[in-house]
Amino acid sequence: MTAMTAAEPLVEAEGLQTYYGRSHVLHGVSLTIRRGETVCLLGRNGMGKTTTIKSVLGFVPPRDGRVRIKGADLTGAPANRIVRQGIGYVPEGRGMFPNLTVRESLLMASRAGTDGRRDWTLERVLHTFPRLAERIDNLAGTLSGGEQQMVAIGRALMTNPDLMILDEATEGLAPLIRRDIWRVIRAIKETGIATLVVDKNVKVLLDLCDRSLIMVKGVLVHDSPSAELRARPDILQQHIGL
Ligand SMILES: Nc1ncnc2c1ncn2[C@@H]1O[C@H](COP(=O)(O)OP(=O)(O)OP(=O)(O)O)[C@@H](O)[C@H]1O
Repeated sequence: MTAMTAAEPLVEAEGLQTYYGRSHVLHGVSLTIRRGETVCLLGRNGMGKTTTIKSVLGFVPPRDGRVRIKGADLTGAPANRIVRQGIGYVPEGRGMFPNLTVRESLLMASRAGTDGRRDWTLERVLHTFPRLAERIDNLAGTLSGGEQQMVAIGRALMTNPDLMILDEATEGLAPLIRRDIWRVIRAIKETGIATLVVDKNVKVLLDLCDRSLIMVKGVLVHDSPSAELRARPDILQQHIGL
């Protein structure tokens, strides 16, 4: 067994069946994310990537299946309880409070990690995102899209997570800002925080992530080390259209 496969599972989802009303969206999704691992979830629009994240976190509870976080069965638990097990969630659309300043947005998220760690302080987040230091007293609602994304990532880091989940963190951003976001995600990876990333920039993800999953119509059809998927343009073409 390699060191990677021996690492503690942070998230174990098994057989998730998720619906929006009568619409059946996830058809038995199972996935594991281990400590320190960087995993990307690929797939065309509307395949169920966001729903997978929301089901794991309890925002859209699965109708069937199990969710374990660090070995504890939290199936059906409210989202705030699941996220408090060491998960920093950066949702699609960023979820800003427009009337809070950057400082307030970051400080209100501050808490120790599940093991008591307080590695990520306001100072460290501002050091990571110098642009935010310049905007510290501005209202979040007045920031550019890229700056808001930085606040969203910074806020998640302030919770001292073991796992960051980033849903479309670079969507709609200018190339330079995008590059900055990728730089930070790489830096996060290097600190040993596990990451689950959903993004349209497949090439960047395949370089960045240890493992790649592909989702097609609510089913995970591929799960391999990213290096293996990089060598399979046929699979990328078939499922993602690259
Ligand atoms: N709140 C909702 N109510 C009803 N249907 C929904 C809802 N959210 C998503 N869906 C449907 O569920 C399916 C999966 O959507 P989901 O957002 O999980 O896909 P995705 O892979 O994340 O795609 P995208 O990249 O476009 O966000 C889609 O058919 C979508 O239309």
